[in-house]
Amino acid sequence: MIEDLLRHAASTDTAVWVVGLLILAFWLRRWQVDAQIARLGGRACAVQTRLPYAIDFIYKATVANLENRDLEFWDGAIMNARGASRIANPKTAELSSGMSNRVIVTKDPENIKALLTAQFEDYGKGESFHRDWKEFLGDGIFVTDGEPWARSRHLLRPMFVRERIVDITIFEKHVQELLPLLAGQGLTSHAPDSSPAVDVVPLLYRYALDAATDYLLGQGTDSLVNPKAEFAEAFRYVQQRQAEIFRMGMFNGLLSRKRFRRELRTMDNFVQPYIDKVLSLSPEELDRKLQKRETFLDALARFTRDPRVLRDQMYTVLLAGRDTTATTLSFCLFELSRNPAVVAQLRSEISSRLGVGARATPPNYTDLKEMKFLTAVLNETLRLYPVVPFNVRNSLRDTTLPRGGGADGQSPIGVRRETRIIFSTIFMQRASEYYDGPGTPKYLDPQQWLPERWVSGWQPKPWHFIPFNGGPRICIGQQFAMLEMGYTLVRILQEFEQILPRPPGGKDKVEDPVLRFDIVLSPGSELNCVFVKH
Ligand code: HEM
Repeated sequence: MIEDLLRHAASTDTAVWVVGLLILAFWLRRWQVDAQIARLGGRACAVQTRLPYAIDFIYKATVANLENRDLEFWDGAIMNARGASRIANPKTAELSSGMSNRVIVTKDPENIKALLTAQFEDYGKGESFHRDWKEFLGDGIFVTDGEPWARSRHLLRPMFVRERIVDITIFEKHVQELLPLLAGQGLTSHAPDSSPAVDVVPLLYRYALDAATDYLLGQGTDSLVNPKAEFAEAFRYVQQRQAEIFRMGMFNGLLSRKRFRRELRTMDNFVQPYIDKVLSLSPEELDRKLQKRETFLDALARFTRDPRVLRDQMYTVLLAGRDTTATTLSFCLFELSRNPAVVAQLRSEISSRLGVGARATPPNYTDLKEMKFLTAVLNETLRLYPVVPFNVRNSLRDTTLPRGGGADGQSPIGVRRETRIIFSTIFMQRASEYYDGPGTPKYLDPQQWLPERWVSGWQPKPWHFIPFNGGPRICIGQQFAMLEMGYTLVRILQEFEQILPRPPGGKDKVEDPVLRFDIVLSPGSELNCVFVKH
């Protein structure tokens, strides 16, 4: 009996000691981390959480994402952080969880500029990002840092030089398939005396996929003609699952990869024969082919004969180039439908240079470069709806960010290695403080889509408009994207005189588009338009 009591007392003592030591170790580690950060710089305002590991914050962020309230949520996180009320216009906050995890959120152009240029070597995608994306994109440009990234950039740069992108006739075939679908071909459920409304989003996604695969392989997926195309469906699923894997962070091992891998095999089976074919050509045969008509794959095969590298880089370019242009064009057409005066002005620019209707000629590279109002319309869309509204970097070593620390939020922030930084272009590009205010002669509401701001003397300050990012890692396909989107818009407006907005299903009036935040920004609601010919 006494022995039992003694044993019990001893085991209770041990348990108390173990718990006590664990708590001590936790606080010592916390203290060590705090000291490391203090040595490097200050701290930003702290986002308030109640539960360990910021579980409550992660839960609320996930719900906000599912309800498409990301903008409101992240803005609130910064504005309501502890200490933010003391700062004139808080732009940066931080979230600590566990012993040492820390995430910094910023919309400050000074910090974004440092991340992307001045301190480029200190920040990258990070090892965990590479690990999460490896099955899909391998060691492609999008997911690597340092030397492997530089090698990819060097390999891909020649694919996007002027001489290679100047021939834009590749888009014409796909535009010709798109135009009748915009006019409502194949739709039966509309009143016979009115033009049918079409949701432009799925059509532009299919258009951009067909154009991208044609450009890459010389063979489009033809998903405009056949919406159930196997590759298109596999690519859709792989992207969706990849976004989920990314969002789940350290818990992503819980997600099944079975279908993900099956669909990846479907994609590989589609692409592999093209890779085999190009690799079967001798360098001389390849050169002869390049003199006739070359695809992206042909050109890339001149620089590498490694089938895995060819596959990884092609998937990367497909991922980087497809949804981005499809999304931008979708928002752009929808905004045009709500702004008939802009349609008239753009059509007038197109008409005087290239004609409209039956006598229209397709634009060439120089036309697209020189059409100022067309560029204004695209820039305004990228300003209000930047395709990568939130982006992520990880610190690759102990370093700093220039602003957001200290009581006034103006001092540098200390950043330990492996700290995640979320930076937002959408907040920055929409912030009223960077525009002429109400009451001034040049006032144009920054929350509204108004392309005339770009042709009325307004210029964004450096680093205040960066839809393609900036610095060494700036979008390598920027020029190509602007040409593709410009060509598509011109051809659509040569065909149709008017675009009219229609409410999404279940609504009785046209509203602002719902913004869906996944890997890239996309419309979270139907964008219905009626395309009217002359
Ligand atoms: C509206 C169209 C587009 C937008 C707004 C856009 C935007 C961006 C942004 C913001 C990045 C930086 C991502 C990061 O570093 O985290 C990026 C990278 C990239 N983009 Fe684009 N992009 C567009 C179209 C395209 C097209 C059409 C292509 C190719 C055909 C392309 C190829 C790439 C590649 C390969 C990268 C990785 C560059 C690197 O890491 O060095 N993009 N893009």
